[in-house]
Amino acid sequence: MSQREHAPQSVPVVAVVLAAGFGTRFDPDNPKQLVSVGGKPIVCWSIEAFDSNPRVSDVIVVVNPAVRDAVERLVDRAGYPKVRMIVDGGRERVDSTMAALDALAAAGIPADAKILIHDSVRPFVERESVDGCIDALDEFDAATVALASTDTILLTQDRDGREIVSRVPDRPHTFRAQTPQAFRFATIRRAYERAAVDPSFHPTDDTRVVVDYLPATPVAVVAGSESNLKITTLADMPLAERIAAARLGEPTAAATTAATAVPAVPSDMAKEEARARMHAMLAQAAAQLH
Ligand SMILES: Nc1ccn([C@@H]2O[C@H](COP(=O)(O)OP(=O)(O)OP(=O)(O)O)[C@@H](O)[C@H]2O)c(=O)n1
Ligand SMILES: C[C@](O)(CO)[C@H](O)COP(=O)(O)O
Repeated sequence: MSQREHAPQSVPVVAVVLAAGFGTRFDPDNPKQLVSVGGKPIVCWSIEAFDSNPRVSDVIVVVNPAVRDAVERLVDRAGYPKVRMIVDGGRERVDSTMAALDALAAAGIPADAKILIHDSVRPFVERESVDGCIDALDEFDAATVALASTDTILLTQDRDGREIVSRVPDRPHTFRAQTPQAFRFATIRRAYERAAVDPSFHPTDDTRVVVDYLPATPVAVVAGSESNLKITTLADMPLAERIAAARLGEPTAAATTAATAVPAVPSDMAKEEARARMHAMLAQAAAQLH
């Protein structure tokens, strides 16, 4: 189905942009969600990915005290028409999601609203992934963007301080979680209510909350992309700049590299060649830091 053929949504489609993190692995003195990539703050790229999508009805942004004023100014200046609330998050990512869910409940959001929860530090989420989540919720109560793993994944267990491989899942069934992660409001609310009474509750994403606390609820996988990068450390910045340049259509050498290296590998490309190209690109990105 083309973008123009998407059915109109009969329920609110609410994007929750999580920007309340402390960026300790990036630079705690320089909140990464405010850092500019391609001349635009990372949080703005993420807000725009949803604000500009005609199928998304509302956007809420979750912040911490260190970034609130700056995010408010950015939102005011840009005049994003769908940003309804800027709410305070919490200590961990799940606390920030919970704060957003509480704010949505207080606002009287219907149980069947579609909620798309997104890391603000994934600024280049593809339109197809966002639409894929919205569509998946017509069939499932939960869905997550994820990227098929090109590496073999090892599941391990601790044995006397040494990680020991306990299982090697079949690679076609292994994926790297990305965001957005999408849920009917009642589903994610119920999962969080159950999780909240568990003292050992420290998941790093919202899908895990549903998988662990509502095990009978299937979570559908929606195709992600290599460019839906999570900016975690400073080492991610050169690649982020390349992706931004490609998005902005800048005909630079860097953009040309990104345009050929970042999108999904064509199926007829030899796996080894694709891997070598990716390694070369990452090495080049790392070298630029020095
Ligand atoms: N208490 C928190 C923690 C994280 N996040 C958000 O969740 C996403 C997770 O990405 P991550 O790289 O883990 O961000 P930080 O938590 O900021 O990074 P770090 O773990 O290095 O401190 C980010 O958009 C971040 O702003 C949040 O809203 N509230
Ligand atoms: C939600 C997430 O981005 C999916 O890849 C990831 O789990 C966030 O984890 P982090 O520990 O906050 O980096």
